[in-house]
Amino acid sequence: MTSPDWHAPAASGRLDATVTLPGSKSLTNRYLVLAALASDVSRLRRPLRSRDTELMAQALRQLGASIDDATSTASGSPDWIIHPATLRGGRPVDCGLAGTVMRFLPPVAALASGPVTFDGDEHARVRPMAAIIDALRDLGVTVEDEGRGTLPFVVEGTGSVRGGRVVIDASASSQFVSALLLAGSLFEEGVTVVHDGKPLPSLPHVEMTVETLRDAGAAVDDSEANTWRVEPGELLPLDVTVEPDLSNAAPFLAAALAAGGRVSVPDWPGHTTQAGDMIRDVLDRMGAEVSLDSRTLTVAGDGRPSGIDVDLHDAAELTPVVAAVAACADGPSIIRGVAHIRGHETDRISALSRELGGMGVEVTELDDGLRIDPAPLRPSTFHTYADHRMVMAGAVLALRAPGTVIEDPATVGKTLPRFVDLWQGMLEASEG
Ligand SMILES: O=C(O)C1=C[C@@H](OP(=O)(O)O)[C@@H](O)[C@H](O)C1
Ligand SMILES: C=C(OP(=O)(O)O)C(=O)O
Repeated sequence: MTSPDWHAPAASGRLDATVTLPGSKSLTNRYLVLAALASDVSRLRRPLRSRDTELMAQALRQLGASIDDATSTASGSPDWIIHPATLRGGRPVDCGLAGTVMRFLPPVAALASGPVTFDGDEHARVRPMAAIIDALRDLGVTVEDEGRGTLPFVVEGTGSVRGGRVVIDASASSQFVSALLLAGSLFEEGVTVVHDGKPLPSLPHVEMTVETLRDAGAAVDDSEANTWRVEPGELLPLDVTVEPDLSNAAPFLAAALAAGGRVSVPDWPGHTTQAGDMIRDVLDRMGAEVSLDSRTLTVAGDGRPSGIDVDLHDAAELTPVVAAVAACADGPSIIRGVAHIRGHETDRISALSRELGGMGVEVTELDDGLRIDPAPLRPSTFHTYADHRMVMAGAVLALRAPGTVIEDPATVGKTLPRFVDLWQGMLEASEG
């Protein structure tokens, strides 16, 4: 079932707003997994509450953990208290469309006693999974997938995993590496993951996995390129505050450049492994003034972005928003290094090409990205393909194309259920 169309607002003047973003999806879901595997109770402060993180919490409950709300003093949203328990099988896991759930949890399920069935949305059933299924088999786990290499499948948990060295091709998603590392310290021999294939995408996300594992006391060796070693040992409980989601900040910051004006995002982390941090550099190169002052990031622009030739291999999830800004630019742009986003929530290269094309922009699909030749934008019905970041990209474009209608805006709830409210709030504050 899809949600009613959204008549996304056009900018009526310069933007002038401060937007506070909820927590990072990638951090929230890593902390949830580590907390469910830890030796004692953990507390997650300011976790993201969205479809992907609720699915992760629910899946971990299915595997035996208790995850409850606790009143937070510091933020509007409740903290999460995670009580680990002996992992049990027998109950299915719904992955929705969350890459982090479908990739991170099969190795956890292998540690449970009993079979665990994994399935998800229709769009999830075509996302690449073979690398993790094959890796688990190499590590001694039985997985029944009827030869599909995709969802649905059953992990036959036996309560323990031998572990050891495994060679995988993770060029379709960095999440395959992260998945094996997150559970690896509870494998009898720990785990050594070797990536062998085309360059690994979204590398900061693997660095995030390594850093969060170390926060939980794991011994991780990442000193050699494309090889990661997690020693066997217990994971310690966590008490952590989740950073704001910087990839979800991207459309708001991009708006300042695309429409002209200023947008600030508070609580920008001084040190982060979030790939979304790269939006600062990208918008700067597209002509924005970017400043970080007392942990508030401000982007100011004149509504005339410059074209860019950019490799987003490390921060592929920024592609839809960067493509939207590029469509408003004063010259052509090329986005490279993102071949694997054809396997994200939807085939993002083809979806962007079709939807930007529908607004009059000339788009050429490349093997590993997009070439974008801007033209005056005309309003359209912007289709979103169950992809939260297509909603965000459409909203940026609508600023410059009065009359744009965004189809199924609620799909943005995958990572930012309050997106439409925050977006309208940004425009209302600017009129202010
Ligand atoms: O581990 C993670 O939290 C993520 C890794 C990346 O996946 P890919 O490596 O498949 O791009 C990223 O795009 C995704 O949004 C989140
Ligand atoms: C690729 C993304 O998500 P997932 O975690 O489902 O892979 C994304 O958020 O852009």
